[in-house]
Parts: sequence; structure tokens; C-alpha cells
Amino acid sequence: MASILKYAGKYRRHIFTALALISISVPIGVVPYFLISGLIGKYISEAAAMADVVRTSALILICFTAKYILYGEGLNLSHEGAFGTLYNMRVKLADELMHQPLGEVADGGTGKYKKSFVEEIGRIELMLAHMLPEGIPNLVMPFIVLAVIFVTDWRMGLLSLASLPFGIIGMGIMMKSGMKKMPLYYESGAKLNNAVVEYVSGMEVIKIFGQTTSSFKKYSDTVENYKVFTLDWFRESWRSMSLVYAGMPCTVLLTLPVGAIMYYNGTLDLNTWIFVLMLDLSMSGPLTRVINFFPMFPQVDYTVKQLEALYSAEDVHSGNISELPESYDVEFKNVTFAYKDRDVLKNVSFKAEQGKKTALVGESGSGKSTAARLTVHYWDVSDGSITIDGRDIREYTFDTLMSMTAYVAQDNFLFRGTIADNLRMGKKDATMDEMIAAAKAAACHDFISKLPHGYDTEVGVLGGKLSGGERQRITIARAILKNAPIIILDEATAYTDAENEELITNALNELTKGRTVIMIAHRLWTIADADNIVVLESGRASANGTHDELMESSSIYRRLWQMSLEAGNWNIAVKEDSENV
Ligand SMILES: Nc1ncnc2c1ncn2[C@@H]1O[C@H](COP(=O)(O)OP(=O)(O)OP(=O)(O)O)[C@@H](O)[C@H]1O
Repeated sequence: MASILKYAGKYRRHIFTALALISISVPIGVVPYFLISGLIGKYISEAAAMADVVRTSALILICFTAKYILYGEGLNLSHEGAFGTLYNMRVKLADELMHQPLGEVADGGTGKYKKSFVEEIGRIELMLAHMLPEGIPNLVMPFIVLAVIFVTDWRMGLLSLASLPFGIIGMGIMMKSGMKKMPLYYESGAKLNNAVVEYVSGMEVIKIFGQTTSSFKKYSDTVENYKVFTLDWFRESWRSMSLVYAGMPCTVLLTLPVGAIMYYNGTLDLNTWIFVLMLDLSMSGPLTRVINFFPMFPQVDYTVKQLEALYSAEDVHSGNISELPESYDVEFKNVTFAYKDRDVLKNVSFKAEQGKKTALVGESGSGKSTAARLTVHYWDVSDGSITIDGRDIREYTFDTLMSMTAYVAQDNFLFRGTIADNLRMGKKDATMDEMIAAAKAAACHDFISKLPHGYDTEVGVLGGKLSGGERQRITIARAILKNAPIIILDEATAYTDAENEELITNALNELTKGRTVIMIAHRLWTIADADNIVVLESGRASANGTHDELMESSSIYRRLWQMSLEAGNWNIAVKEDSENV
């Protein structure tokens, strides 16, 4: 609870004011029972006057009105506080994820994080808007009423406790099974979320490959498993839930029959009996309210633990140096990196100098993208170091490192929004002229101008309304706007057609002038002019040099070059064939 309240900030006041208002309203709700028992008592001992009835009715009306107003205002405030806290938590989680190893976040799966952002944080609303402000007063009230009964007649006090074992036993069973099953419930929910996201995102592939039935089966199996699991759990816990719901609010279970015997025996006077019965009944409302929260305890408890783990997950190591370096030479010094326990880079060393183009080449899976991503601190290296101007990238603050680097990948992300919104990710306050200049340099101004709304055209979810090549050129324009001194291009021209390849190559040459450039390309002729080419072979840097030097010295480079040319010829042949059809 405390760990969540720390995110409430200014909304803590709302939540505690709500707690105070509801704490006043709950006892007000019990007052009418006192009033009625007092009135009945009067009728028993001396005939009450009509004025007493009118006064009692008026007081009861006032009590209910006051309770309604206070409870209502309390809930209003508690919701304001809760939703304000949820907002803070979602913003904070986004910020936390930003500082955690990007690679791990990407590997976690969209569904998992969607679940944390939407469902798990959403569940905190229950805790802050209801469990805390309503639960505490409604739990405390029965204790106060019980104390009054004990003071009035301790025997009746003991009898009033008769329904308690139902609650304790039922809740014990429920909590035990709830706590045990909760991790599985969550896992099953995360799988369901991932399956939905995957199914919807992959719908195009599923249709193209005619896998509708088998993919739908995978999806429907996950939904079915979730259903079976949830129903099994419900079946297992409904008996104990019913025991609590039906038994615990039944506070007159023994005070009514045993009280009647005691009254006939003359050991209990009628006024006390009626007073106790009324107080017993007054506990039922608060108890029922509290009981409603009990099944939620395991869920909320587990959710809080999950969120705590997410919020406290280890950040990528970053230091506190925020000054920009004098030069932007990037150096890999004996870098070793493993995904979990699988070594992908082994003792890799090379230097990418400022103003020069360094290319990473190698067979598929040799570790090129991993090396590129490590440069922008997707993960921490397992051993060795990556430096900028001789200083380990872990010594710079996260923001400084990000401001120095622009990473353009094969499939860059576009946000739902307009083209201008996406371009401004590169430079928040970019003017229209700056955006147009960047777009022209990235050979995308022409196609943007032809769109019905130009730069204000919506790109759709993940940029889905644009072609792969268009998306790619917009991401290059975005990187041009960012104007970072270190540029990492991971297959940045993979989707470029022949028509635009020259334009984009020129744009990239413009973008990369005077900067440190690390680039990866499968079409080796696009990097043949690089100042230094590093050949990666199963995660090891097996050779480096210029194209001419490597053609002389590296058999693997020669093979890669040959393969690349053949693939290029094949592409041209396919293109010519299709043009002749
Ligand atoms: N997130 C990840 N988790 C686990 N293993 C990964 C992950 N990303 C890549 N790998 C593995 O690491 C190895 C190197 O991958 P990487 O993407 O760096 O290679 P690459 O040389 O860029 O390949 P390609 O040319 O096909 O893009 C591969 O065997 C790949 O399966």
C-alpha cells in the first residue's frame, strides 16, 4: 500500500480526505439503528408519543442524507485521487521502461506491457478508490459496535461473534487458494494479451500464408486455456466465497434464538435484547461491504508485487556525466555479450572514428545488429566496454547518450499521428522549413506533398498507412532532424527501391558528413566506400580494413561480396522479367 501511495503525489490529499469523509459517514449510518432501538425501548417501557416517532423519523432521514452526501463526496474524491495516481503511475512506468534495458523491454512482448499499463495499474483504482477509503471505516465500524455490545452485555457480545468463524474459515481457504493460483492466473492473462496482440498484428501474414485456421487455433487455444483456468479457479473457490458472503453478515445467528431463551428465562431484559439485535443488524451493511473486498486482496496484493518488480527492475547502467564529449570516436574494446546464457559477441574490438564510415558485415546471425544496438545501450555489455571519446557509454547520463546518437533500423517505429508529429520526434521544436529540408534530404518530400493532407496526414497505427519504403524514408528524415553526431544505420536502406536508392544514398552521405557512422548493410556495394569494414564471423571480429584490403585478405569477405553481387543480379533479373511480362 505504502509503495503505491508514493505515486499519489498531490492526490494523496484526495485519498485521505475521502477516507476521513467515509469514516464519518459509516458511523452516521449506524445511528438510525440506535434511534430505532431507543424508540422501541420507549414503546416497551412507556407509550411513546407521536412526537417521538416524528423526531426519530426526521433524525433517521437526516442521518441517511448526511451519510449519502459524505459517502458520495468521499467516493468522488477517492476516484479523483485514484485516477490521478494511475496517471502518475503510468507516466512513471513509461519513464522506468525507458531506462531499463531496451532489449529486455522489447523481448517482454507487447501484450505483457499492455497488461501492466492497462490492467494491472487499472486494478490499483480498486485499491485507492474503494479498498482504502471504504474498506478501513467499514472494517473498523463492526469492532466499535461489538465493543458497545460487549459493554452493554458481555454474553450478547460473545453471541454476536457467532458468525465470525464463517468469515475466518472461508476467507482462509479463499486466500490460500487465491495466493497459490494468482501467479498462474497472471501468467495466463499475460499469454492471452500477447496472443491477442500477436493475432491482430500478424493478421496480414496469417492471411497471406493461408494459416487462418492454424493461427486461429493457437489464438483460440490460449483463450480457451484462460477460460478453463478461470472457471476452475472459480469452481474451487465458490464454496468458501459463499460461506463468507452468507455466513459472516448473519450477525443475529445466535443473539436472536439464544437471546429469546434468555429473555424468557428472565436473564435478559427486552430493551437490551432489542438494542443488541439492532446493533447486530447495523454491522451487516459494513461487513458486507468489507467482504466484497476480500476476494480482491490476493489480486491486488499480487498486482502490487508485480508492479513493484517492474518499477524496481534494474536500469541499464548510466552515469552522471552530462557534458558532451569533445570527439565522437566510438570504440568497442573486447566486447562480449550474451543473450541470457548464449554468447553472441565474443571479444569484439574495433574503432569507429568521427568523420568516417565504419561498416559491420557478416553472415546472418553473426551479431551485427546486436553490436549496433549495444552502441545505443539496448543492453549492458557482459564484458569489455564501448566508449565514446574514450569514456565508457555507461558513464554518460541516459539523456546525454541518447542526444549523441541516432539509430535508424530496418523497421523503424512510427507513432500513430501525423507525419509532422513523427518528424518532430527527431527535433521537438522543428519548424516547417526544417522538416521540409529534412524530408527533401531523405527523398520523401515529394510523396508527402502529394498526400491529401501533406505533412498533416495521419500515418495510422505503426505507420500502417504508408509503404515500407515511405516509412523508412520518414525515419531517415527524423534522424536527419535529430542532427546527432553518432549515427547507426542498421539496414536503413533495406526497403529502398532502385529509383530512390541513389537519392537516399546521397541523403545519407549528407547526413553522415563529419559524423561517426556505423552502418550495417547486406547489399555490400552500399558500404564498399566505407573507411573501415569490420567482418563479424560467429560473433568474432575476424578481419577489418577497406574493401580493397579485405578483398585481398579475407576469404569470408570475398564470399560475402560475391553472394551480395549474385543477390543483386538476381534482383535485377527478377525486375527485368517482371517488366517484360
Ligand atoms: N533479443 C534476442 N534474444 C535472444 N537472442 C537474440 C536476440 N536478438 C538476436 N538474437 C540472436 O543473436 C544472434 C545475433 O543476432 P543479430 O541480430 O545480432 O545478427 P545479425 O548479424 O544482425 O543478423 P541479420 O543479418 O540476419 O540481421 C542470432 O543468433 C540471433 O538469433
